[in-house]
Amino acid sequence: MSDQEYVRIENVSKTFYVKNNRIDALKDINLTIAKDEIVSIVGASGCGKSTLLRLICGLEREYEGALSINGHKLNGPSRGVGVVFQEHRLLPWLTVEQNIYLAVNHLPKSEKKELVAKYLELVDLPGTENFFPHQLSGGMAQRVAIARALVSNPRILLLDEPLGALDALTRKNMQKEILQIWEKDKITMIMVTHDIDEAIFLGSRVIVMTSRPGTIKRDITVPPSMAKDYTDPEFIRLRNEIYHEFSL
Ligand SMILES: Nc1ncnc2c1ncn2[C@@H]1O[C@H](COP(=O)(O)OP(=O)(O)OP(=O)(O)O)[C@@H](O)[C@H]1O
Repeated sequence: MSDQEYVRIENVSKTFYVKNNRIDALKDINLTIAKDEIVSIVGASGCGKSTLLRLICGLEREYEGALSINGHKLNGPSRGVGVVFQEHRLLPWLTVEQNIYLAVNHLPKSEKKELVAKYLELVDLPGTENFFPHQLSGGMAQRVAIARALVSNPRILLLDEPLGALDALTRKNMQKEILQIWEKDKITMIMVTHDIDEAIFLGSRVIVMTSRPGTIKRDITVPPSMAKDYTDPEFIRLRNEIYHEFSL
């Protein structure tokens, strides 16, 4: 196993049966993701993006093919995988600190307190330990959700439309913040998004999927030298190229 093949997905297919209907949610997926890489996944609704994430975090245990992380075959939910969903899923009756504690409940209180402070600092929310979720903006709540996902030091962070519920401006700011978090605390990230700009901005690669059956249509490398600027001509060219994949 090399760091280039940190996540290895080989010939993975996942079929659901609903009454007599067969749904090929994923078919012959082959994908490798390097350690500390950020990969974006885009595709039309129903092309199997969430199913793929559920497989990687071990929630879907029945599938064909082979899936491994760091050379270890996946069999069951993994503590080494953090997940951030579109909704922050913070418990409303617990404070920010208590919500984050839940992810590291087994540790002594002093250690938990230190970790919470460290990760709130990382997501740029120092001093918000005693806030309740309703006292946070949407962007702040999502940053707490990211802190909660990172506090247990996962090997991989899965993000399923993490910014989908935010307004356009907050969303753009959060994209920058996610990159800053990644720069400070390198981690392998796999992100599903419906936003092509976001996919390019955050990803080193953009995986374009098709539906019924869910397959990988394109695996596009974002040139590392490209400016993280939505108005940059190269950025626009790439956006058009990916957009074209959807309209074919
Ligand atoms: N538990 C399930 N039982 C039956 N069919 C399922 C189940 N989960 C997903 N599917 C089907 O598998 C296909 C892929 O679903 P999935 O949720 O992975 O798509 P998606 O790309 O994440 O969609 P969206 O962008 O709308 O969230 C869909 O046709 C869906 O109906």
